[in-house]
Amino acid sequence: MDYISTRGQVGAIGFVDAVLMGLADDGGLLVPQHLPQLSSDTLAQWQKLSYPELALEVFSLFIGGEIPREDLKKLVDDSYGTFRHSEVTPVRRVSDSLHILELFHGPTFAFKDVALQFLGNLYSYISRKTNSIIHILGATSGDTGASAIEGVRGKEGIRICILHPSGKVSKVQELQMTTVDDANVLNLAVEGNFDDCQRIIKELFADVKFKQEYHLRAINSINIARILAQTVYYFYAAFRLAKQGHAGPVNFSVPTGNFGDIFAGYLAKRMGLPIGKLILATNENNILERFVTEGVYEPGEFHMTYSPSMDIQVASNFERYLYYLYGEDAATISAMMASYKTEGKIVIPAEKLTEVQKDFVAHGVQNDECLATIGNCHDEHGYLLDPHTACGVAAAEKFTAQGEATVSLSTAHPAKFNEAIELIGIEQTFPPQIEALFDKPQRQTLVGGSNDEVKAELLKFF
Ligand SMILES: N[C@@H](CCOP(=O)(O)O)C(=O)O
Repeated sequence: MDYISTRGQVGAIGFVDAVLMGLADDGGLLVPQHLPQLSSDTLAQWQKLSYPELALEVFSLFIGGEIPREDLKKLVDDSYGTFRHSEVTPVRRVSDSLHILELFHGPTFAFKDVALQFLGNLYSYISRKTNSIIHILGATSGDTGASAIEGVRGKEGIRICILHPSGKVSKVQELQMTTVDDANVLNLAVEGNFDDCQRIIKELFADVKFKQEYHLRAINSINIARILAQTVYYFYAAFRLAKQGHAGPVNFSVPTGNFGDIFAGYLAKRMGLPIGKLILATNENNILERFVTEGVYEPGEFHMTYSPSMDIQVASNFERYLYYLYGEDAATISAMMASYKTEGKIVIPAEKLTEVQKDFVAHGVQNDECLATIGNCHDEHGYLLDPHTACGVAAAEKFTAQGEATVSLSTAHPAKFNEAIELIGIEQTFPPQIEALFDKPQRQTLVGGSNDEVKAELLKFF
């Protein structure tokens, strides 16, 4: 399997090179040259597989023979062996109409672990095999950072620097990142918001000379390995529902800020998984909702919400979706992204919007609706949602028609977001791993929002 850029200026490269390149060198994003098409026989066989077995099959399609199957199997087993639940990503039937795909059973209690346990091990494997240095640079609105750090902390040949928006992540998210004392970890707290952090790292990656000289690698969902790993749980969840007797397509409701998680579902659908609607759930930072409903992609005013991981205006995977929407036409995408840079917005024509709406519906959940959904679900079913998952459940309630089945992705454990939970008077018991964080010293460096300041810190660290 080869990978190409959405902007057409990167020749076909293999999986390992695509992982190492992260952001495509022409400023676009890497995508598989061809998407595997799965037959109904293959899907039926995959239904019998455990999560790691299924992940091995999906990864094999995208990696080909580049990593020997035995090595890949070990990478997968090591990655999912760290999860606290034997099913890795179980589907919980909370009520007749509410199915929750619990993605928070990994080491940092967020869905990011599903891909980042694997990517951390993969980087370590590549570093050993090729004797190369891996310098990871990432941006987080809270969950990716902790998860990426956990995936590589203490690993030989790897250093990791994570930028987070100072004071704009939850207390537990901050502690998960900044209490790690391994010498290969650097946390930069940026004065600004997540979009500033993401812009800085994207600009540093776009400086190809700097990226190559300092071996900069990506762990955000601009890295195609992240997306591919996240497609697996869509298959797994749809198979669980089929086993429970649900015939026909399944809808997925996906809380998303960067369009990575929902794009993974879109790929699964294009590969042949019978998915009905992809329900895009977001918060008051509703650029993606406005795109799905009006066909206009234009960053708006930034809001701090109870779901801080989705406090994002510029969605880094959106370009990958546009690439498929425009028939994999790299020249068109290149021109669109150039015009977005000068105009600050993208407007698609009516026929394209109709195409978007065949696959997606969207709901931007306001803060009070988010809290009300958590409260209602707790009162009615005794199940505690985190605020991001609550946005997904609120959107699922809005769009699931009679007789349809919707799986809501639960992206994080509620203990990570107690600031919101305690507002509705619910007292939760923290898992011991989270409770223990409050006693540990923190380590982080405060920086302003300029590329030069970040670069200076990187040069000291790498
Ligand atoms: N919500 C994310 C933001 C980064 O997204 P990613 O999927 O591109 O890593 C976070 O929690 O950091």
